[in-house]
Amino acid sequence: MTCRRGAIIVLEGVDKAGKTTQCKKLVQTLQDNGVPAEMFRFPERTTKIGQLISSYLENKNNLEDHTVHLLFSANRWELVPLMKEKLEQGISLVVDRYAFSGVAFTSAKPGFSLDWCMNPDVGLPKPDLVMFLKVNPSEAARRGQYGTERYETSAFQNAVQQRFEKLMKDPTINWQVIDAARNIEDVHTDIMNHSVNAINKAANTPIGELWK
Ligand SMILES: Nc1ncnc2c1ncn2[C@@H]1O[C@H](COP(=O)(O)OP(=O)(O)OP(=O)(O)O)[C@@H](O)[C@H]1O
Ligand SMILES: Cc1cn([C@H]2C[C@H](O)[C@@H](COP(=O)(O)O)O2)c(=O)[nH]c1=O
Repeated sequence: MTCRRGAIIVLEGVDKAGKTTQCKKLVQTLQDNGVPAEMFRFPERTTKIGQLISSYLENKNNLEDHTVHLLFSANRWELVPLMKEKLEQGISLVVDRYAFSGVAFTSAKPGFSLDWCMNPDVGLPKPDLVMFLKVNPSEAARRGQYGTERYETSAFQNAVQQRFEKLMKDPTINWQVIDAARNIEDVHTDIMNHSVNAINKAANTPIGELWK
């Protein structure tokens, strides 16, 4: 008997691109259509590591830049056993940020190369689809709650967007660029179409390893 595995679908983008809104809608629509799906998000702020990261992002504590990068990566690794368990049960994972955010945000800081930033995440479960929600950082800045956390300044978000552009040149990743400046429903339709294709393709293939 062959068992269909779930797919890993990642949404990426600068802060306030609409990732969480779209992840929730995608999970709901997939479930409404009988497709088993669950949402994961990184950072996962409920674990001990996630709580350290969360207070850093809220400017309640300071962490050395290399250290916090490794903590973000450790926060992904600690969720891997659960992710694999769900995938093997045939549940597709809709993931709000992943290692690409890790690399884009840290490498936007002075003195960090893309290579150094990628290393700790090498070997993570490889996404079957990564959608980059493209919106001008200055437009995203006009959206709700912007400016409350550490990285939410326009200069930094512009640098992050440039790092994402570099990451998207990697042909080993199934990147799809989504025009996220449109209304929520139009963005959702686009994301849903890409996701259904990825879920069908992933079903009978083994889970890959990221950047290996
Ligand atoms: N397509 C859209 N057009 C206009 N506003 C939107 C759109 N999508 C989401 N928003 C609004 O923008 C704000 C940020 O949305 P959301 O939290 O989904 O973004 P995010 O990318 O997950 O943010 P963060 O980077 O903080 O995780 C919310 O107020 C949401 O309602
Ligand atoms: C996964 C990850 C995230 N970041 C940054 C990106 C954002 O500024 C915050 C997370 O905010 P959210 O509202 O919870 O999405 O953290 C990072 O620097 N490194 C990472 O690996």
